Amino acid sequence: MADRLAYTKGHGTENDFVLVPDLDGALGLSAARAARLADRRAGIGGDGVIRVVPTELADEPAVREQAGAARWFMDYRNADGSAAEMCGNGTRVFAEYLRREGLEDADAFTIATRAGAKAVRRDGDHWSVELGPWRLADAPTAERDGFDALVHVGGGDPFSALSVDLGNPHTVVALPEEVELADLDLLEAPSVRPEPPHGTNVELVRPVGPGHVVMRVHERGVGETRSCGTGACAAAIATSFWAGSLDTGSTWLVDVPGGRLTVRLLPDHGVELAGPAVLVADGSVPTALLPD
Ligand SMILES: N[C@@H](CCC[C@H](N)C(=O)O)C(=O)O
Repeated sequence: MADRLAYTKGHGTENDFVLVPDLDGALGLSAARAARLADRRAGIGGDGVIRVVPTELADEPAVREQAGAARWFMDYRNADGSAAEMCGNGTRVFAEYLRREGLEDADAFTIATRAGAKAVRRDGDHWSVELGPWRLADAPTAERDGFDALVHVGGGDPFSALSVDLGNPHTVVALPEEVELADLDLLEAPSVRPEPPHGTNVELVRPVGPGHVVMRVHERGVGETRSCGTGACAAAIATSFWAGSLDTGSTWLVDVPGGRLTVRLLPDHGVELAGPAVLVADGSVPTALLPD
């Protein structure tokens, strides 16, 4: 085994990741090792860890099936080491890394993820990614009532919410007018009822103008983060749904603490996320400091 583990640190609207190249699939990545790399004190620090591995060498058969469409698999782990199906901001940072390293040389290509193959496209210093199809997790209830969940944040009164599936789970809260977004306490995970079987990411959303929302997010497996790409898509979808106009072609600006994302609703439950991707540092860690 090598003495040192190479990594690259990157972020998308300050949702930050440790990328670990595993170009021959020999490294693997245990949950304990991912959690240590993401640790902001004892490790490198990040909201997530992304292993860069050839799709044909992925552990999961459903991922290996994408090998015909996508050469590289984004093996995404949350900061607590748990595997997640999808990370919207992560896809852009992953794409930027593949380009910089010469692992892909086109401006548009497809990457493999646990939520299926996703098309990415470079546009200057931004990347866009098609993250659909999305679906309402409890469509019959949502279509009847507009909401399908209740969310308690910091012990206050519950807020009505809508569950949106983007490959990974989201619960979007429609904040009442009198509640200040900045005042909400997201140190503890919001409690969601009915309890989602595999946990959820919770978005707190406030419209600020036509096609424009601000959002804070508590991510499953992480805590409050400064951005969440799939969360931004869920916020745009839920806000459109509540307004009664899931217009395809409509564009949403989603402001998060770490910057601004753009979301476009597409036909057939498609949704496109666009935003920056920045690679900030390269380095290596002695493997002796990392759990196996
Ligand atoms: N930050 C990501 C989402 C990462 C995964 C999430 N915490 C989960 O467990 O589903 C994004 O940009 O989408």
